[in-house]
Amino acid sequence: GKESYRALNGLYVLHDELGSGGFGKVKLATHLLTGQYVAIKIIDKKKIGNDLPRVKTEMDALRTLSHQNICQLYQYIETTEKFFIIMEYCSGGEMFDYIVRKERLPEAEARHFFRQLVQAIAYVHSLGYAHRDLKPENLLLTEELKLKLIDFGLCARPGGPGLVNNKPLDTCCGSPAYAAPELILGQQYLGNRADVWSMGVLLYALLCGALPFEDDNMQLLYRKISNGRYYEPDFLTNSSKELLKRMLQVDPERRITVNELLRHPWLNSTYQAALKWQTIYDKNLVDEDVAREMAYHYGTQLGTMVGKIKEWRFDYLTATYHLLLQLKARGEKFALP
Ligand SMILES: CN(C)C[C@H]1CC[C@H](N2C(=O)N(C)Cc3cnc4ccc(-c5cc(Cl)c(O)c(Cl)c5)nc4c32)CC1
Repeated sequence: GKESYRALNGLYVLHDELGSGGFGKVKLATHLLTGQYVAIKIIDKKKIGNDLPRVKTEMDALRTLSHQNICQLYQYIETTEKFFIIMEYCSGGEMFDYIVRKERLPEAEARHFFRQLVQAIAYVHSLGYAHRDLKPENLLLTEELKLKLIDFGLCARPGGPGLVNNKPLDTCCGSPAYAAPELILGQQYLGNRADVWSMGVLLYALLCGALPFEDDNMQLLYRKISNGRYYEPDFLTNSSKELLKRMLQVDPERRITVNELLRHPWLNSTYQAALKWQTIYDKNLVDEDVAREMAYHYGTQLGTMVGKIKEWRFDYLTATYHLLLQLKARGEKFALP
């Protein structure tokens, strides 16, 4: 109810709901100090019950992962009844809707998005995580059509059981259509390899506007996935077909790895710059213009403010810093009242 949103008073104003899921709901909101939109994922502790570990998993991942193609965590607030996860708002909506609207994407446009997904996943894997629930609904777009990866509720933590895991269905409870054969067969699997398979399904969806493996009957769907045979429309170029074949390898040992993917000619053909998969954000580097504006507003020395920002406490100060940095990156003036 309204009373438990007291934790947001004076900090954020809530607007309409963006969507919901088993976890709770995501609402559009305004960060009052900067006037910028944010997305707030509101989780009711009573309603998620034994799914609490999944929330903690996502929180840990979001706190650690900071990358130009991952939805940025700004702040989180925990009250006795709820979690409020304040994140970057992606006004371009879901990649899924974008593909449906355009039916399928020309190779060059598919490449534009797929490169960003590979960058995000190469970064996630470099920190020992695996996403494990890659699908178009978990890829959002900004107004500049930049891709942002979301929903780390099923991700595998570094060194945790998730990286080599023989838990069958429950961890891929999302949508089996994107799940790797070894995952749905409940075998031992490597999260990284399973992510590559899901990216192959995603690339097929971008290029073909359909899924490679589809059947209303779950058993027949599993049969198709574990056979790994799919229809190749003739509008696919040979290089697209070759890449899809390397990604949709049923045997995870024969499947292309993310590192090979980063160098694959299909990804780099029309681009001079090699894929910059590392994060552009450096936790030890605080933007001085932004810190100066904040120091002025809060009435502190610049050095003091830089020190406070570097604590990365994911409080209102962290949220303000990220939002001002975003305004600066967009070339907009960023003045605090
Ligand atoms: C289908 N899912 C299980 C939930 C759905 C909820 C709405 C959300 N959304 C949308 O569906 N728009 C259409 C707008 C939109 C805009 N900005 C967003 C920013 C962040 C997130 C977000 C949501 C969740 Cl559940 C996360 O875990 C993370 Cl890390 C991030 N969702 C956003 C979002 C997409 C996902």
